[in-house]
Amino acid sequence: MKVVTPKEMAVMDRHAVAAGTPSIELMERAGHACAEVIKVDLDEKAQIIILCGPGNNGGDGLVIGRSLIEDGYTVHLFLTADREKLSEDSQISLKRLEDKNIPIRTLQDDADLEDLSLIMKRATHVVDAIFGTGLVDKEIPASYNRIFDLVNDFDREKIAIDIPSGLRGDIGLTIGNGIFADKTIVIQNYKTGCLLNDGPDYTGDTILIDIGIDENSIPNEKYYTQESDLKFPQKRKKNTHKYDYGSVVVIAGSKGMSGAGILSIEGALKSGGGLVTCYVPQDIYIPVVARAPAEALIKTYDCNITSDDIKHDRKKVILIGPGIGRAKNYSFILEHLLEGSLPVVIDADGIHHLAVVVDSLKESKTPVVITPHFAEFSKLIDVPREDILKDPIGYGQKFAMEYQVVVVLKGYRTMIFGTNGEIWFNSTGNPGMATGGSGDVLAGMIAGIAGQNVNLFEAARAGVFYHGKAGDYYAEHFGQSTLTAHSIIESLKYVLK
Ligand SMILES: NC(=O)C1=CN([C@@H]2O[C@H](COP(=O)(O)OP(=O)(O)OC[C@H]3O[C@@H](n4cnc5c(N)ncnc54)[C@H](O)[C@@H]3O)[C@@H](O)[C@H]2O)[C@@H](O)CC1
Ligand SMILES: [K+]
Repeated sequence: MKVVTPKEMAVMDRHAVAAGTPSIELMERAGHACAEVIKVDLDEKAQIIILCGPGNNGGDGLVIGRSLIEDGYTVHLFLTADREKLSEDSQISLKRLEDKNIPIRTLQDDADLEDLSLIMKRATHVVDAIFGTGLVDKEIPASYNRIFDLVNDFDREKIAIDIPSGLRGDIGLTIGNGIFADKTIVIQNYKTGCLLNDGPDYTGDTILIDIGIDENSIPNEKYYTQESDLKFPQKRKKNTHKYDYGSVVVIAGSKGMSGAGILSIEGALKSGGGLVTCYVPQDIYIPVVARAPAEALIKTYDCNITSDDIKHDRKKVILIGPGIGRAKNYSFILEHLLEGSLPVVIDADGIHHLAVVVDSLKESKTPVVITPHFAEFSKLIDVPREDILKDPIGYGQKFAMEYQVVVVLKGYRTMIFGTNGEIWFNSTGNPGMATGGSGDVLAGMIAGIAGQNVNLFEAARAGVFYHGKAGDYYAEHFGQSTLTAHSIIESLKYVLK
């Protein structure tokens, strides 16, 4: 399923209209489909306030109102703009309401706002159909901000249509303040703004509705990962042995951070890696051997280790970085590994050291994936974090294509950038997973999956998905507070089958 920017959504809308579906029909479909979702939670005592803005998002709200009223629900409809300012389709929707003698008020002055706030005291639901994907990046008038504040103070169900008002549909940042919805009914496709930055905090739970718009009228570029999209796990042959499933090398750990390698080893083993060898510095060899899973081999290395040293013994993929620290210079090792022919996963402090030799990525012939969070990515590409947040898709895509490296940009909805420009938004995971060691497990999983003859891009998509799904499994059963990196490892067996 594609993820779209508001501009792309507008292109898809126009194509649907050109292909023969009038835009008012699309509005009817959107409004009725939203009403069906809303009705699921309503009982006969429900009182629903619907706030309708000047554009087609407001028009959706008007259709929702008509649908709910026809079904006998108590609805209070408000326009936030003068009738003359409504879009063409909204004017039609308004007329359809008025033809049925359904009253609708306009919020014009303080007295109207006072009325709204009184009705809110007895209402059970507020529907936000003020602004949708047509919100433009300019200051929103103060009168709107007062409405947003009233809605945010409402302590019962707040439902946004398509995207919460005030939230930018492209980058998930607000213009001034915005409406914090409990639930957002997303029309046709996820907008990038639902998934980026503050988007998930404003949208709350999301429910996608289909109004029959074809997503093939825009280029194939951004997708939302579904489990059925993944090419992993693959069915295992019967005539097989452990070297068919991995032989992963993990270069990890340093004094004070010996646990990082262990978490990566476990991530690799629990995602099906057949054999894991962990190279650690001499000074942490004993504690790592004492705590590592019995299935893993632990070796020591020096700073001259190369991909060729590792390659004999049928190794298939190298992970470097978890817990290696910044004290020693790893850039030399990284250069060696990038000159070799084994795929390389670079994580955590490995990315810090990569910054020094970043151009070796361009010369490297071997597949590489890096797994930075935003701060690490900002240092690597030398662009302030705030600038990246305003255009994470652009920066991630540019780097992945220019340096021919798969980029896993970690966040609530991690993005995986392919070297061909493709972007996959992950659909699993929860804030409880923002915990120490979670990234070490993920890096281990990506390497573990890549070792099973899965290409690095696919391994990154699958690793991120199942890492998140394992975290979601734990959170569903035990909550987010006690979730640790080990909870992810332990939950993998329930979600990766
Ligand atoms: N064919 C279509 O285009 C469809 C559109 N749909 C709905 O229409 C929405 C998009 O409709 P529109 O493009 O009309 O846009 P919106 O309804 O999101 O907003 C546009 C209106 O808001 C005003 N506005 C924009 N930015 C502002 C700002 N910063 N401060 C104050 N006012 C501002 C504009 O002047 C305009 O009146 C979608 O989110 C969706 O809900 C659906 O009905 C399905 C079909
Ligand atoms: K809205």
